[in-house]
Amino acid sequence: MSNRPAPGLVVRGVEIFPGWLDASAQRAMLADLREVVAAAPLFQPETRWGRRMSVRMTSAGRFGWVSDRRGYRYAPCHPSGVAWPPIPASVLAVWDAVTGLDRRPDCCLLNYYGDGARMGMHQDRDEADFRWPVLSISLGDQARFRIGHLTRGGDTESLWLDSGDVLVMGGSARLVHHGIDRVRAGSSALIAEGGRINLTLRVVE
Ligand SMILES: O=C(O)CCC(=O)C(=O)O
Ligand SMILES: [Fe+2]
Repeated sequence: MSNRPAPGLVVRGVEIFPGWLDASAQRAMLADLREVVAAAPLFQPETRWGRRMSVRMTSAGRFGWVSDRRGYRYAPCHPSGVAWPPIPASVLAVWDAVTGLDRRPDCCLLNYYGDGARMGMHQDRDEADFRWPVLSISLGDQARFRIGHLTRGGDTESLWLDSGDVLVMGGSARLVHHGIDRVRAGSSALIAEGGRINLTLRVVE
């Protein structure tokens, strides 16, 4: 962790790098992500309790995150049975530059937030080793990101994430509770269809 850039902002140990990607880098990454979605279409996961999540998702990498009546887990294939496509080089380059790690992520989870989609407060804890950080990239409409504590409940702090922002949950903040309250529709012109894409890069094994 020696050669790392300094975050623009740190909230409860979560490091935020505002505007890490400029407009042309965002457009190039979006084009790469369209190829990911063409190979591994977005699906709307069901929870163990039979409720549909409001986000649609897919993944790239050796593992993808899936959820269904059996529960949630990392899986080697898309629900259709096809292999997950590789993580685009443009995405890995952000991981390399911001984390400074030699180990690369096994999974790039892609969440698509359309109209009214949100994500409840949770921890990212399906990975084997919490010493590796989770890195998140936001593209498209602005989102209200809420940060809680390592334990459930308590007070929270919220901030708006803009298109091109990068965030790292690592170290003492690796298991902090977090969620997306809402997305501000029409706040970005990046994605022609509207909405927001969030990528999270994870070392799974
Ligand atoms: O959309 C975001 O910014 C957060 C996504 C998230 O927390 C997750 O996929 O685990
Ligand atoms: Fe998360």
